[in-house]
Order: sequence, then C-alpha cells, then structure tokens
Amino acid sequence: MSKMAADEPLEVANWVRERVLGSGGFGQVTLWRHKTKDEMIALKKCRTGTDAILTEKHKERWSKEVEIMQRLNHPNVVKAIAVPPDLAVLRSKLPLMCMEFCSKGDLRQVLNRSENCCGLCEAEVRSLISDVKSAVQYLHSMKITHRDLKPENIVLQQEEDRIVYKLIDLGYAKELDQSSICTSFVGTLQYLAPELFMSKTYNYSVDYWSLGLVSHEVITGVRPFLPNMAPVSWMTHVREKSSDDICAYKAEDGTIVFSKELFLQNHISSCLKCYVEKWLKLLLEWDAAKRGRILNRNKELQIVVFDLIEDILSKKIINVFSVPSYQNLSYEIDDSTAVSTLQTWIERDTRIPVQEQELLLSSGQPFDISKEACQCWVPQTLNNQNVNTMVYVYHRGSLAIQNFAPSVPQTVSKMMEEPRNKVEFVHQKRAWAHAVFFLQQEMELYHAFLQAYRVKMLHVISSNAKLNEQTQAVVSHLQQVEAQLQLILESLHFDEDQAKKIGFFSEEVMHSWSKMNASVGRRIAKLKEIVSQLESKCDVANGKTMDLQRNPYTKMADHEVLMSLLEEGQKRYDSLRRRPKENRYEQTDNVEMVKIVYNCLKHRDKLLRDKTFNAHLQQVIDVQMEIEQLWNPLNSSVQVINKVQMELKQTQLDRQHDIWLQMTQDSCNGFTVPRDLTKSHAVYRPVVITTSQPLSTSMSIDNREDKTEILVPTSEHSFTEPKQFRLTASSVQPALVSNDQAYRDPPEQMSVSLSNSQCDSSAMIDYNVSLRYATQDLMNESFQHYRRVLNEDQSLDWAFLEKQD
Ligand SMILES: Nc1ncnc2c1ncn2[C@@H]1O[C@H](COP(=O)(O)OP(=O)(O)OP(=O)(O)O)[C@@H](O)[C@H]1O
Repeated sequence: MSKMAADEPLEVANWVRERVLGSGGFGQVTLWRHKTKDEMIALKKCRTGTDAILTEKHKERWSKEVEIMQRLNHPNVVKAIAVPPDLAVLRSKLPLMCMEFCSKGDLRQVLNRSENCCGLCEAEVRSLISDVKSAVQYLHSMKITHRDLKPENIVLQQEEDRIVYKLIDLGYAKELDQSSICTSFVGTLQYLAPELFMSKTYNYSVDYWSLGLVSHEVITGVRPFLPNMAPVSWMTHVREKSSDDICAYKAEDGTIVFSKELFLQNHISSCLKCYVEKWLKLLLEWDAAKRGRILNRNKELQIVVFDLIEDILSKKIINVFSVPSYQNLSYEIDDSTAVSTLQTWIERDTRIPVQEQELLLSSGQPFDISKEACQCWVPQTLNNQNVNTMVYVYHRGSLAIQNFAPSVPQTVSKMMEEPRNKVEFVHQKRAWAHAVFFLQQEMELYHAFLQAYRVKMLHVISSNAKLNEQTQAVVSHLQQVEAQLQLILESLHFDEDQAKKIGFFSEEVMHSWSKMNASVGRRIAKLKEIVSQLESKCDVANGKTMDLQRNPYTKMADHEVLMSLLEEGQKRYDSLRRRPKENRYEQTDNVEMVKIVYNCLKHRDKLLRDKTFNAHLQQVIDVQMEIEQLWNPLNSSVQVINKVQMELKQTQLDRQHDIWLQMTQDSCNGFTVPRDLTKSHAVYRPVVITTSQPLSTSMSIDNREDKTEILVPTSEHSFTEPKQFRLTASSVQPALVSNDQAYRDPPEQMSVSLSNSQCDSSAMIDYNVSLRYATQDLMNESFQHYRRVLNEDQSLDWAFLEKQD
C-alpha cells in the first residue's frame, strides 16, 4: 500500500475506504463506499506527505484541474461531484477532488490483458474511438486542450448494457483562447505530440496526435511509432516520415520501416481498417499546423478529424462469413446497394459464382433478392454496438469447406521454421503476440463456421415448416375442390332427375353434362394421387428435419480444445511480457509457443476434416435439397388445383346456361334471353321461373294527367299475394305512349321507376335495365313477352325476352 493510502483513515463517518484506484504523478485516487447508501465515489487527493515540496506550478495545476473538472458536463468526461461533508476532513492544503467512480478500470489495464495484445475487438474499438472523440471535441468546444490523452487517463464505466469510456485527469489541461499559444510544457512523453515534446508552441492539435496514438494502440495493441524506443529516440526517426505514414517499426535486421497501413494482426474488419487508416493519416501528421485538417475549396486548412470519424463510424459495414473459403469478409453497403452487387463482390473475393451462392441472414432467413442488401443491416445504437451485422454465404448444395489453408502470420511461420532460434525480446514478444492473434483467429473462424452451420439448420427448419404449411394448404384446398365436386354432382343428379321427369333435355345434353363433370372428377382424382405423394414426401423430409434437430452435431464441445490452446498461448505471452526488464536480455527460444500453434493447426485440421461432422453437414444439405425439390411440384399442383376449380365452376355455369336456354326456348316459343341481358344477369341461378301472361293481355297504359303508367300483372304462381305493380314511366313523353303512331319512333331509352314499396332498390335497377329492352321491344314489336324471375331470396328480377330472328 502506498504511503498516502496508509496515512489515510480506513473509515470516516459513514464512509469506508475500499482501495486505491490508481496513483499518478502527485495524486492518488481512492475508492470510498458509503456504508448504508449504495454510493461509491473516487476521491483524488494530492500526495499529502509531499505537500511541502509541491511547487507553485504543481499547486496551480492541481487547483486548475479541480476547477475545470467541476465546470465540465459531458457523458464522456468523468463527472466531478461535491465532496461529501463527512469526507471534508481528508482535505489537505489543496482541495480534494471527488468524482463518479468508473468501475471497469482504465484503458491501460484493458490493453495490458494478453487477449488484447493485438488490439480490441471491432465493437470495442468503435465504441472507444467514438466516446473519446466526443470527449475531446467537447473539451475543444469549451476551449480546453487535454494535453495528456493516454490509455491511463481513459476510464471505463458500465452503463446499462454498454461500456462507456470517459476521460479523466485534466491536470495538464489548458484553456486556450482563440489564438492562445502556450509555451509551457507538461505531459506524459509517449503520447505527447512532437511540438509539446520539443517545447514548441502548440494548440488543440496536440490532442489529435494523442488521439491518433491511442486509436492506433486500441486497434493493433501497440503504439504506432517504434513502441519500444524512448520518445527522444523515436521522434528523431519519425520526423522523417511522410504524411501518409501511420506507423514505424524496427525490423529484425535493425532497419526502420514506415508503413501507410495498419498491421494486419488486428480485429477490425478490412473495410473499417481502410477508412481508419485515412483518418489516422490526418491525426498522425507530424506538422501540427496541418494535423487533423484538409484543404477546403477555398484553399484553407479546415479541421475535419471529428466529422470524418463520425462519418466513418456511421458507415454500413457488413461482415460476411464465407463457408467455402472459410474466411471473414466485410463490405460497405448503402441503402441502394442491390443484393446482386453484394453477390458480385462476394464472387470477386471468394470465387463462388453469383448463381451458386446462397446468402443467409443470422436468423436463417434467405436474402430477398428483390430488395436491397441493407435488409440485413442491424442499426447500430448505443446499446447494440456489439451486434455485428453478419451474413453467411454458402456454395449452393454444399456445406463443405473448400479452402483449408490457414492464414499464419509471417512472424509465426518464421518462428515455426526455426523454433529454437533466439531473437531480441521485442521481436519475440511481437511474434508471440501474433501467435496469440493466430490462435484467436482460428477460434473465431471455427466459431463462425459453427454459427454458419446453426444458421443453415435454422434455415432448413424454417423451410421445412413453410413446406409443411404449404402442403397442408394444398391438401385442404384440394379437399374443398372435392367437396365442391360432390355438391355439383348432387346438383347435376338433381337436374338430371328433374330434366328426365319434365323431359326437358335431350340425352345428348345430359350426357355432355356428366361427361364434363366426369372429366373434372378424373382430374381431381389424379391430383389427389399427386398431392398425397407430395404429402408423404413432405412427411419424410419433416421426419429427417426433426432427426437433424434432435441430433445436431454434438461434438461442438471440441472447440474447447482450441479454446484451451488459446488460453495456454495467452498465458505464455503474458509471462513473456511480464518478464522483468533485467531478464529481457537473456534470450529464450520459441519452442513452447510453437508447440501450441502446431497443436492448434493439428486440431483445426482434425475438426474441419472430421468425417462424422462432414457426414452430418451432408445430411443437412441433403434434407435442404429434398425440401427445395418439393417446392416446384407443390407450386404446380396449386396451379392445377386452381385451374380444375375454375373448370368445375364452369361445368356448373354451363349446365345452368343450358337449363336456362332450354327452358326459355321451351316456354317462350322461340323467344330467347336478350344477349345483353344474359350478360348482366349472368349471376342468375336456376330458380323458380313462372311464365307470365303476355304483356299485351293485361298491360294497360294510363296516360291521364300527363302521367304514363304501365300496369304489369303479377302471376299468382310466383307471389303469395298477387297484386299489380304500378310502374311509372315518368320520363316517357306522353305523346309516345298516348299516340300509337309514336311507337314507330321509339326513344333510345326509357327510364321508369317502380312505385311499389315492396321492391328493393336492386330490383328496381334490374327492372330499369330490363324495361329498356321491353320498351324497345314494345315499340318494335308492339307487345313483348316478358318473364318474371323470382330469386331464392324472394327479390324480384325481370327478364324480358326478345323475339329470335
Ligand atoms: N473516477 C475514477 N474512477 C475509477 N478509476 C479512476 C478514476 N479516476 C482515476 N482513476 C484511476 O486512477 C488512476 C490515476 O488517476 P489520475 O490519472 O487522475 O491521477 P494523476 O495523479 O493525475 O495521474 P498523472 O500522473 O497521469 O497525472 C487512473 O489511471 C485510473 O486507473
């Protein structure tokens, strides 16, 4: 325990000192917990024992930090809170600083974990860059430069389901007015911008440099510029770099290599990597005047670092795992990217021809090719930054891996070639970090492969469910058609019986009826046979799918071997990294690490070539094929059933038409239903038809008082209460009806209204239509026959007959 913590009481009133959170240059941060309230605070205190030797500058820095912190209010800057009155006793000559406690440690601790030796995962990188950028942007907007941006000064807080990164330690922060350029220098050397280091003038862009360094480190696990050298040494080299260089490292032969790209051993997608490289070029610009800026249209340098990274992080980058090539790919899409475009990119990178690709979403749903590729995009919100948009691509009809070649980093291959070769500590450490990266990558790839298998299973299960549903729909549709056939046959038999009794129809006509129905009946029987075969095939596929579900590949636990190899590799790396500085000169060989990598390669091969697993994968594909093959015949039987149903309906309509025609002809001696009328009355069902008196006998025309009335008699056979309908031909010109001569020049149309209240409006409409014919016929033929048709629902329809030529 440090001196200061030991000096401090363990308890003050209701507060208990839990532990030291960290110590810096002259301060110490301790964690205090309230005994009864659920409250934890971080208390930063100047080293009391050293108060005496604090310079005025230090005191000024300390007071400034407290003052600045209390003024700030941003989610990514740690919050200063009032010192609880009980703890005020801890105050020395300088003020105490009380802050919200960020429970997940600082970024240095995160980066020190062996699993992060080649950087953090993409979601964490995104979240960190976004949070730190917001904090820096906020400080700059408050005219404050942090000047000491480094992993130790970024703390992690758990908020809801995400980690929030927050800046602490504004001890070196300086407020700059518009043109202020400060010549004082303080700060931590490794992350320090060159101009600060060289005690030159500086401005906000010192924070860009540090942000670039931190970002590079969270992506790759190492600082960009000669990370194993002291700043004085590396800066002399790095000042020679071109504007595009974003890292420099010492090769084993001692030469210094500059690179415009990030190291390949990182966990971000290739798409994001390309964009971030462009951003880092701006941040890691040596010349402070140009750093973070680009020339705008007016040839002025404009700060773009914040907007640029915001734009980069908002890009829709999707990750694709390709089963055949056993690799992770990434693509940037936008709202208008067509699925076919995505497929051509995949073809370019995997060599799977577009038409042989099968793209599935994590849910097992296939891509809808009619929609855009962004259908797979999971919007990134603050709380789902860990959700990557994943797409799985398969070679149609196969789940086999076609490319088994592992991608071993060069440093690791070299180590494997000569495991007993001893190299400098820094190179060994890097090679071991790459070995850990390789083990992680293999673990991730195998995990993605198992995920692709699960996604395929989900797809097969859901296709099978859809097939079952559709088969059931087809079966029940066919049953309906069968029932319709039964009904129509019954009606046919009834009609035949009736027709025979009345002697209405010729044998020929009746034969044609039963022939039509028999033919449809035969087709239905055939369809039944086909559908029942499909149903049993579907049952078989169903059974197989259930089998797959009941017995999924159970040896998935095998990936635990990969997991334990990874853990072993990380442990070895950790012990190498922690080797005391004085022992770093005695070089050790790489045999142990090489063994782990070799075992991983061996196990990987065993897993991927495992016969049982591959047989199981083949079964999954076979079932998928079986299901897919049933869709075509099933869809065509749907079409055939629809067609047969139409035909069946037609047989009924045809017979009705025959009945109508025959009865009309029979009862009206050569009169037939007018063609137009037949059309408009095509819905007539065979109903009770009563032949009426000819119009001539009982129709009277009354045109007294300029009112024309046509009195139409009803037949006693069709109405329970026979009565006369009074029809008023209101629009008929009196002359037309009053003068017999006028019939020779009939109006085109005569509109009449039915005055009988019992008639509903639909009957009236029918009547109006009918009367037009009647009137024309009346005028052409003087008198016409008409028919009254009583529907089953007792509504009245009228059919007037015109004389056949
Ligand atoms: N609010 C906090 N919540 C959790 N941990 C914290 C908090 N503040 C500081 N720490 C821990 O304490 C460490 C030291 O804090 P800080 O950097 O503020 O001290 P310092 O004395 O100013 O250091 P420096 O030498 O960088 O100036 C941090 O690296 C972090 O691990």
